[in-house]
Amino acid sequence: MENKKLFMIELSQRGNEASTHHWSNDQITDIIGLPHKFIGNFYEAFEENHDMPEHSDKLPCDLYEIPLCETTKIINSEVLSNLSDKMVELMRMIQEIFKALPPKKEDTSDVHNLDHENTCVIDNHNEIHVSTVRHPPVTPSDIQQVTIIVRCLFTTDFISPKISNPTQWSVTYLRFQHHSPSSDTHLGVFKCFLSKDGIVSEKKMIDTRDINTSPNASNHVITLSMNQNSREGLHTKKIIDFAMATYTPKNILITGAAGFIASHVANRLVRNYPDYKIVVLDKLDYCSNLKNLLPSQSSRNFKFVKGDIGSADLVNYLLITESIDTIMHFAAQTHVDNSFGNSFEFTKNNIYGTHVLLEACKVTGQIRRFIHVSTDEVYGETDEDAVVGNHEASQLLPTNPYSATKAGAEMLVMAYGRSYGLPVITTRGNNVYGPNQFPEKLIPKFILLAMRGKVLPIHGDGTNVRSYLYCEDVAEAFEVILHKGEVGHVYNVGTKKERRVIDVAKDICQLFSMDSETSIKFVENRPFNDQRYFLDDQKLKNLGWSERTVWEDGLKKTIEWYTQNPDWWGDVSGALLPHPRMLMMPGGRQFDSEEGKDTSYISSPSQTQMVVPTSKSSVSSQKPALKFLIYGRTGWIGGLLGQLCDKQGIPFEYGKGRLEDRSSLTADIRNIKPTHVFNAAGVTGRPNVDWCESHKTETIRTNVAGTLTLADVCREHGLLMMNFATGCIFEYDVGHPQGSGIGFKEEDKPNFTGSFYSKTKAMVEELLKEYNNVCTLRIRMPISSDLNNPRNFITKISRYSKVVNIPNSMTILDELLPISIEMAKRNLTGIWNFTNPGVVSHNEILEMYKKYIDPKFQWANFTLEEQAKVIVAPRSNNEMDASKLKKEFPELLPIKESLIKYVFEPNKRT
Ligand SMILES: O=c1ccn([C@@H]2O[C@H](COP(=O)(O)OP(=O)(O)O[C@H]3O[C@H](CO)[C@@H](O)[C@H](O)[C@H]3O)[C@@H](O)[C@H]2O)c(=O)[nH]1
Repeated sequence: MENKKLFMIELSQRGNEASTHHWSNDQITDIIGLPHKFIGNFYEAFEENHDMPEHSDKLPCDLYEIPLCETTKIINSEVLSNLSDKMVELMRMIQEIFKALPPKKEDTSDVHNLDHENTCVIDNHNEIHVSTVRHPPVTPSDIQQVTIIVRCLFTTDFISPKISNPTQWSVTYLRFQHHSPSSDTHLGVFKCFLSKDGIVSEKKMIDTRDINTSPNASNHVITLSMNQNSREGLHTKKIIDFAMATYTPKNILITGAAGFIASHVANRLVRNYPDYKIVVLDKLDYCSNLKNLLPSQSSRNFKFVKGDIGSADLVNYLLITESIDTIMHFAAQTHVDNSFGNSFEFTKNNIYGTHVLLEACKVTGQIRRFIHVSTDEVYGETDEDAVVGNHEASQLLPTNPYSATKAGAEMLVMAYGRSYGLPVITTRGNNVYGPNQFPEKLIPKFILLAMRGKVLPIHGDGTNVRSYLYCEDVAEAFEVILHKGEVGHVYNVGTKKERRVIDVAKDICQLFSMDSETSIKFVENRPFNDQRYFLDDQKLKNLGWSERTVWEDGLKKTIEWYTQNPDWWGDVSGALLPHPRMLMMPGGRQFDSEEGKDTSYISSPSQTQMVVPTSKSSVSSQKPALKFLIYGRTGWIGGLLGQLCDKQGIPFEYGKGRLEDRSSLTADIRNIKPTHVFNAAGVTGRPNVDWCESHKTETIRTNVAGTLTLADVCREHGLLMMNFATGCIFEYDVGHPQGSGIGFKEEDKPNFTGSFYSKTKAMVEELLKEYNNVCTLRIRMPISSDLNNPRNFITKISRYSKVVNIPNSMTILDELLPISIEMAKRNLTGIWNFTNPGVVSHNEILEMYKKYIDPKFQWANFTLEEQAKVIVAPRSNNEMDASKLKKEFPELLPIKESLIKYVFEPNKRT
């Protein structure tokens, strides 16, 4: 029990008698959950207010249908003596706030129930006495704090209490009434439903936005009342009127702060506001760098936490332990080029990550500002001839996967503002440049390329227009929005000064004394490239912000910084490619002059050579997003892959080169310009792997030297290689006994080297681990619906005169090959057990064969020892753990179900 046996208000169904009941220690039930529980004597502060039901039509109708409970008090000095320091501190804080409320105003006649003194006393026993607060004169900006106080008193204390005896607990509603001189406006209802297991299942925060935007925002009071169902019937009790105070951030959580923009914001706030605690959360993704936060590192008001916004536990923990009252949410996948590849990463980070943060705000109920950082890209492209910029109320029409996820995140933010009254502000910014930016973005990329004397690759014809703001100006904009931004509002952070990409390139060439004619190359455009973003920037200017840094100065400062810090980002060769991919960063190939002639470049800027249009009007001629290069045309899997691509409309070509001939592979890549390479080539031996025992050098040449060469060439070209490998590198052992259900995992060390084939496959797999551009798919005993194919495991065993009978993991190609394509689209890398979950034995398969295909079919079994006499090399038998694949593709069928669905049902003979 120790520190956990504390809580605040009892809700019981025992009627008025409960009001005088003092709980004993035994009755203080064990509460596990958030650390802060509040004890207070609210009952004595209650005031009967029978006028309230007249507003009942504004309340949800179910309010009156569910039995409500009595509210009472808990004052128990024994319990109080067990209060944690934090609790006492909280109570003192509340007392301070009450004391600080402004004095009674002379003319209060038009405001209800405001004749009580403003008191909140903690007595010698640490008991709290709260009296109704009389209404003070207030200003609109004062309102927020009271909301928080209310949450402090009521909602946070209702979060997840786990109560050991839940049967006494029921449902209650805490209702907020917003009084203004002219009207009573219903603000929000806390519906606290204590379920059987004692968990609060639902609650609703006040919609502070409504208060803020109210035309008569002065002289407002928030009334917290509670609907009660006592023996006398339903009535509403007013608990307290709250007055309002000004919002000042105290403990700010900045997400993504090791990234570019947020690092400037964090460093600025740490420097300018020593009284604010700045907690930064960053997962240190490829484009962030702790060095970006060096200026803050030794400051007392700064704290860095490495972690992912997608982790609800971490976020909840941080909000609570750091008493966060403000969130500035910058963390996101931001690079448009990447989003044309693995857009699921964008959905995961930008939408799901934001959702986790919002939910944490809802649950902890303590956030007074949630500043959500979005982008001008959510508006979609602006017409070239538009003279009026996108206003904050403009429609959102994102055009690329990145901006679509940002728009999606915005919708969630808006919804949490509306549904739960989370005080949200959204910003939509133009392009930003300056020190600390990862060089995948135009300006730092071109600076680094220029520093290395390389060509500057321009997407399309370079007429795309962007508006660039210097990072310090943007940091200042966030400082202004933090302090002056209005809750519920959106702010464009923009400049009217626009620049074509080609002009940016020319300016950089000029500052590096480079000849732009020879230093600029035109390359294929993005699948879609917004022509222009044009913002109406007036609203933020009205808050007093304006751009300070002119382009010429900003660019010079930026070049100076990159020149002085050439190695800030380490090996960024992958990012300097014309169209970088996330998987190539950091690291990747060197972009040298030889590769500068890469086929993705277009040698002259003539419009006719542009593959991709630069405006809305010519969408139809866009470059396909995918193109596969497949090795293994004559093989079974290579052939099936080609058929699948045809079916799915994915452009592909088979490689002409031989795996062990590097230059032929490079030529293939130059000619075909693939987005992904599939390796389904290799020798498996004819009629079976025994062939490899007598053809060892041929096996090494293709399976080892060839596969490694292809991986290396792909890496050099920034390409993902989907490599079909084998799971026949394991055999059952003591840690993974047959029938145990314990399968070999991706990270397990191969333990089967019985055949030369398997031995070399295990070696290659080990070496391929060094290549971060390779996705290894461990196939086992492949099966397809084509029962005539001699490579098909079913065909094989149905033709053998005798078969062993051992359960094994297997791969149903009809189900899994489409998954391999999806994995390529998702740019997945690393090792994957590429089998259906579970095992199936030879006999089980042959039973199915008999049932579905040939009722007369018969077979004979023999033992492994007997089998050994008719084969040259031993075979591997094992169970693979397919849970990693199943997690990525939850619809993946267990082996037996997959066999029936994909193989036997379609071949069923009636
Ligand atoms: O090697 C390159 C890289 C980029 N570009 C072009 O340069 C322009 C700017 O590209 P980039 O620097 O990648 O920025 P945007 O795609 O405009 O997106 C940036 O600016 C947005 C605000 O407009 C933010 O939301 C994004 O997160 C941020 O990446 C685009 O037309 C690109 O096609 C090239 O021509 N060559």
